[in-house]
Amino acid sequence: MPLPKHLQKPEKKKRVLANRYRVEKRLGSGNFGTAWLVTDLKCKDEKEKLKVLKEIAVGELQPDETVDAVHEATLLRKLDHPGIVKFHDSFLEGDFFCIITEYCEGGDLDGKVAEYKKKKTRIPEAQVVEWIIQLLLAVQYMHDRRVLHRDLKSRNIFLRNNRIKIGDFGISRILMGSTDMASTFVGTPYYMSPEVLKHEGYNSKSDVWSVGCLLYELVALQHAFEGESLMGVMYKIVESNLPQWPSGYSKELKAVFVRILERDPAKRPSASESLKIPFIAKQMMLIKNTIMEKHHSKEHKDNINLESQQLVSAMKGRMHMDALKQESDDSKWKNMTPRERMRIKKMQKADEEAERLKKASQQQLQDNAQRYNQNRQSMDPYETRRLPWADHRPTRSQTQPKGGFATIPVHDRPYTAPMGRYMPTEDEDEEEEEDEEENPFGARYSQTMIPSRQPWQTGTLVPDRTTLRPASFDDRPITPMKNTMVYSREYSTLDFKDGVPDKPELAETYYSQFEDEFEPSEEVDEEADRTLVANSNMEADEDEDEVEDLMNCMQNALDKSDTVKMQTLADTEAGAFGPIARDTKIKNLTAEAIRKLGEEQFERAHSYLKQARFGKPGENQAEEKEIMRGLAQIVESPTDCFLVDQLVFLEYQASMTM
Ligand SMILES: Nc1ncnc2c1ncn2[C@@H]1O[C@H](COP(=O)(O)OP(=O)(O)OP(=O)(O)O)[C@@H](O)[C@H]1O
Repeated sequence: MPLPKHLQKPEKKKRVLANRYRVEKRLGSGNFGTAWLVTDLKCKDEKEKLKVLKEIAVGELQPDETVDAVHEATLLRKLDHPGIVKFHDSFLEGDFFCIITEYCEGGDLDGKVAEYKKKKTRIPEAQVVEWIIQLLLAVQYMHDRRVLHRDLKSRNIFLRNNRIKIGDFGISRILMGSTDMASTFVGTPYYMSPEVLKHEGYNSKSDVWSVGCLLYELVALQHAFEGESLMGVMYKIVESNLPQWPSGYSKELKAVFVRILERDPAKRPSASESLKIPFIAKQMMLIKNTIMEKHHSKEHKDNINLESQQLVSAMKGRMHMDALKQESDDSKWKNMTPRERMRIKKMQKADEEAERLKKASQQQLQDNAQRYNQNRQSMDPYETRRLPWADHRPTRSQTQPKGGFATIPVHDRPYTAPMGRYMPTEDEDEEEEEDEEENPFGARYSQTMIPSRQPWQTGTLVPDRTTLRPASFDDRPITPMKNTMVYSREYSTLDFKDGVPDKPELAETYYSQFEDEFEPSEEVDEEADRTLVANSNMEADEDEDEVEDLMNCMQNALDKSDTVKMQTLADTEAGAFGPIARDTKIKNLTAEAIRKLGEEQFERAHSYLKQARFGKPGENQAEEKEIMRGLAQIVESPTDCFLVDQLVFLEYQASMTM
């Protein structure tokens, strides 16, 4: 049982940044700061409300560097691709540079790989191929815009609706500054290309190398290059053979992997060229076609659903209006929307008109009957007695409709008569014909008065013959009444109720007659507009737009005949690992290593590795083993010193720059 309100712990007030982003929970911390899940209070679209806020301590950031970061962020906001985490906003809040990005509910690829590893199952090849294609498309997009990622790794690749999105684009770039650093060591070494490790500079092909490493990670559920230490990993990347391809994946996919992990960047394909590798291009075509088929069949289904929804809602609307009409007393009238009031008025107007028509035609019938009687009195009594239908009684009363009027043509003149009286069957017709033969007056009647059976007069519904009169009895033309409609068979009396069409679509036509008499007020117009906007918002499916974008990207990649030029100078100049990023990384690495090893062991490992590594570039494997043996003598678990190794390397790079 929940505690009474006064005993409940008061809810902690949530932090709101920039008057707009309410912090919901911490997602985790990385090299550049902390990521938070936030609610965008100003976002109207429910699906987009949740976003990610990255809080990066800027500490000693120089004023001109802050300007650079803001400028960089503005440029990054322009990157718009289904495969790239959308960059929404950036601002300074106290000592923090904050970045707002799209939220990917599927987490990162690192987590996905861990999930499969835990389940001891493989990621299906089709899924791997799909993700790699999406990844290459996104990389191609940014390379075309001369933007490098520089830190592609499974922790930076996110999943939203099971589709790949590259994240942290530019966060490293924002923090890079313009330092011309020979080495461009940014992140985890696992995805670093040989040219970067050999200090030959970072270019667009270095990002492609990282994609190759990611491909391997997806099939093998482990890094392509693993080692006991940073140097071990680096050595494998630069020197050793490619890792063993796991069984269960095609040799075509292996060929793609081998092609991408070409050590020489000049020979390595660009993202655009990778998408052209026949196996990838073929798969891309298949994926595109499948999406298109799904899309089309969904569209088809949606159309059918929409039609039935429209029908149902029209019927519901009709029922609702009927109910309102019946209960429209004063208080309810006040509570109705202007649109409802307008429709009620229209319905009442239409019903009044139907009632007027009914009365008018009844009056006319009475007049006709009167005139007929008067004429009959002046006729030969014998002939009158022989009138064929004078005493005819309907035998199929169940076929009589409830009411309504129809105008039927009699000698090209419309004649209004109550509908749905009984019509004799074929046998009865024959009987009547016999009578007619006996009686020439009856035959004359049949020729002059009874309209021949019209195509729409199927079944037994025809005007009551007893109410018709011989044209010769009264030559006054019967003028069609105003607003009287000549219905086709489709508009049968079965469709009418209380003089108003029962089918919503017929009712619409029926009411439309009175439309002119009811100019909708501005109030009503406004309401109609509001309804439209609300509907269009509901229908806007951002996800579908993304699928379509993705399809277009695939088509473009397939169509693209020119290969992307090698990006060298501009790319290398695009930025290096700047002081802010490096300092933050050093700080975070130190904290993480101390947490893992404890302060004492950390200090020992740090000074040992600094000593062992410094001044000894290009360690070979034997030396590496020696270092590890040395480490084993001073710490409990030498493999845990991997972070310290990274730290030492980073400090060394920093000292080189200075
Ligand atoms: N756009 C996002 N959508 C969903 N989760 C995210 C998003 N961005 C980051 N995260 C999650 O937040 C946590 C911290 O992410 P962050 O990018 O700050 O660090 P990292 O990726 O773990 O490390 P690094 O700094 O090396 O990139 C991670 O668990 C990550 O999966």
